[in-house]
Amino acid sequence: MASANDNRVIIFDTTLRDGEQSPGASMTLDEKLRVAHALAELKVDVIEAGFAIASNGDFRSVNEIAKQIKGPTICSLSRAAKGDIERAAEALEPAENKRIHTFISTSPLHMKYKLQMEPERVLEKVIESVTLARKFTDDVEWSAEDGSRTEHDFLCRCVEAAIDAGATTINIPDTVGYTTPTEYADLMTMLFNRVPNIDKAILSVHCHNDLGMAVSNSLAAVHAGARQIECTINGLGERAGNAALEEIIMALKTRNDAFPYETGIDSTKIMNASRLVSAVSGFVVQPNKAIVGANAFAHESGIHQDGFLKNAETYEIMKPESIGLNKSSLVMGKHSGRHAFKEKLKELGFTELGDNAIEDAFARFKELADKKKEVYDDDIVALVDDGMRDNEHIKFVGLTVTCGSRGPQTAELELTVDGESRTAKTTGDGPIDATFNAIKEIYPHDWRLKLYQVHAVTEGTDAQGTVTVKLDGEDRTVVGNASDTDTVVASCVAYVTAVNKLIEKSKRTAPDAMAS
Ligand SMILES: CC(=O)SCCNC(=O)CCNC(=O)[C@H](O)C(C)(C)COP(=O)(O)OP(=O)(O)OC[C@H]1O[C@@H](n2cnc3c(N)ncnc32)[C@H](O)[C@@H]1OP(=O)(O)O
Ligand SMILES: CC(C)C(=O)C(=O)O
Repeated sequence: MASANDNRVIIFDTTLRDGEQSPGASMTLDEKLRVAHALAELKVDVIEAGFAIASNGDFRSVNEIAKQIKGPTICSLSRAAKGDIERAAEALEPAENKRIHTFISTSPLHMKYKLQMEPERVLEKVIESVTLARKFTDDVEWSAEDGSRTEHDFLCRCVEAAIDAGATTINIPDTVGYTTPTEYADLMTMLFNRVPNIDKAILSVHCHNDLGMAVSNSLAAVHAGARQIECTINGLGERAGNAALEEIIMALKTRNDAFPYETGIDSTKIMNASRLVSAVSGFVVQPNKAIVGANAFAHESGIHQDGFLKNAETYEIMKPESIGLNKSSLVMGKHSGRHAFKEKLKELGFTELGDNAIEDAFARFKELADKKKEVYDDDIVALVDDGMRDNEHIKFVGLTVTCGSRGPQTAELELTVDGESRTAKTTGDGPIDATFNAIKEIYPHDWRLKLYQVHAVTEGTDAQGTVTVKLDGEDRTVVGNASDTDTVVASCVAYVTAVNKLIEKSKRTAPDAMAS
């Protein structure tokens, strides 16, 4: 067992218990098992698999995890109640290593209003619950719910009694996310100084994020001697959540000079666990979330991109590989500069462009970036292809569509093909299909539509729609983009643009093979 003198910090993951308490984050048995496997791969020390008494479903999840997951200790939560503890013990029975986690509130507010118990009765409950739990396992954790708002004298008495009754881990939760780093560290120091048998247990912390200080509070407590941190993937948990496991681990790893502690975690499995928890809980990770947010390793500003390309450490304090990401990303947008643009062109296979072509494409890229939030790779391919286009064979003249639920959807289209006006009136499965059929009637071809995508560029009902059309030619795929407040017109022009590119390509490679 680690002691306060060791540098090893135990990572107790409670994604499947406190994390699941987030309104709307309930997980099925199968989902919990997948998360438990991911946590085992991450090499957490303890998995709090649920609250066995809560429901038959929770019992089954704890029980299945206890059967299937090897490596971490499996834990179930229980109130200071006989039925809870016995149910937890039953669910945990098949586990290789099992822990019963029993808790009761110790703060004046919780004891008076919630439990409606006198402090002396609470103290008796502490002793009874830990004693009973020890009948089922040597590994018993006791928590003082609302510990950070508990009177110190009473907290010391409860902690001492819990250890005497056999608790091997003592957890002091900041249940409502109220404490501060200094105050919480002082609380740990106070316990080390005043509880005579404190060296017989590991001191643990469980911090909520109501004031955004869960990770800082946890780390401050470790500085003061706590050696177990309770945390969750993506910071999932009651209200504003718990301390985020990924933030704790990467803080310990990246700033090991400031936090000279070790864990058993394989940080390269963080991204995998984060994506899985997000998918099964339905809680999307905010893009700017530390460590696992989509932007945590992405750069859009030209000055940052330039620095990053010269030396990644200029703007990255961690390597993406250290959390299991392949690489950082350069996001192209209106803040990007020429260095990043050239790098992107290289990545997209445009290796032979001259300086003028690059400058020209960069100017058009900036124009587009002013209209769109993000410029995708396909947009850049289209920009460069546009610049290489020397002749527009087909030009858009006008379009009328009828659509709605009542009649056939039709398109009446006029295009010019090499200067000559041509019209078609066609039907289709919706106005877009009818329009594309009209283009095919005016300019027959076998090229296949590979992608059709509409992006709203601006907000509101008069939003500009940008349409991307990808057409597969015989030996080349081209992209056509167009914007218009009328999405059907934008679709038509985007398709015509792609057709023009394929005509131009086929003309360059085999002038006689052109469709007419
Ligand atoms: C800080 C935390 O995260 S604590 C964990 C919170 N998680 C959960 O509550 C999720 C699972 N909970 C549940 O499924 C249910 O609340 C159950 C099954 C535990 C209990 O359900 P019910 O019997 O219907 O009681 P209910 O939830 O309405 O009320 C809780 C009761 O437990 C008592 N209680 C609360 N904590 C404790 C405790 N640690 N030890 C003993 N009793 C407790 C309350 O005082 C209340 O008792 P009362 O019925 O005599 O007034
Ligand atoms: C039961 C305890 C550990 C808890 O979840 C809390 O106090 O937040």
